Amino acid sequence: MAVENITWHDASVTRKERNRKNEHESFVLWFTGLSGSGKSTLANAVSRKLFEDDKQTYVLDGDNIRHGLNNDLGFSPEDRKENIRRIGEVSKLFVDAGYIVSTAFISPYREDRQQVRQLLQDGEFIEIYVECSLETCEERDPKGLYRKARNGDIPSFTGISSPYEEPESPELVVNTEENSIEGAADLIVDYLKGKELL
Ligand SMILES: Nc1ncnc2c1ncn2[C@@H]1O[C@H](COP(=O)(O)OS(=O)(=O)O)[C@@H](OP(=O)(O)O)[C@H]1O
Ligand SMILES: Nc1ncnc2c1ncn2[C@@H]1O[C@H](COP(=O)(O)OP(=O)(O)O)[C@@H](O)[C@H]1O
Repeated sequence: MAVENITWHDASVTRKERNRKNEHESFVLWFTGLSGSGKSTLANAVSRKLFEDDKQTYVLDGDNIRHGLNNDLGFSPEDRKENIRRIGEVSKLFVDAGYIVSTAFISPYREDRQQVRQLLQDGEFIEIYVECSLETCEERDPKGLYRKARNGDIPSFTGISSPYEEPESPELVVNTEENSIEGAADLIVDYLKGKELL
């Protein structure tokens, strides 16, 4: 959509100044994976660790955002695309505000994730594939949604009747069948330390 008659205003406090004050970089940890794979659990576990280490941190979670900002969107491919586009824009604002933002959205389409990556600067988009077999996700079924989907009560359910496109070259893959919650969160924090982002 064309942006006409709108002028960009530079902020009086820059991101660089915020980063310097916070004593850390700001970036996005983009958790992607099937429902029940552990995105939300891990995003929150990592955020807690970062918070306790005095970092500015915030979690954007699929279910919560769909209650508010994106409560006009469903689960068609077009709506999921718009969901991810908006979350990408919100994430970018958080990065500008100096935060390490963790997002927990299925974000099933590669193209949509790629668009968010392109929205951000190099190195600011850290894609974390929360790997977990459909079988295990279905066993966990923390919200009873797989059962409903199998019964035909939820159309276009990811992994059952709607696709999930695995990341081809994510920054990090964390398997939640092979790692405990704590172990997986540690892997992520270690990765960030290794990249000197913390
Ligand atoms: N049809 C269908 N498919 C997948 N998921 C569904 C569906 N209907 C409702 N839910 C619930 O919505 C959560 C996924 O929302 P997201 O915003 O992450 O989805 S997406 O990225 O736009 O695909 C998802 O949350 P998580 O389990 O945390 O992934 C489900 O609880
Ligand atoms: N290693 C693990 N990592 C993350 N979650 C795990 C793990 N093992 C078991 N779980 C459980 O699996 C469920 C994952 O749910 P959730 O974090 O809401 O997933 P998602 O956000 O991907 O839908 C939670 O009930 C969590 O306690």
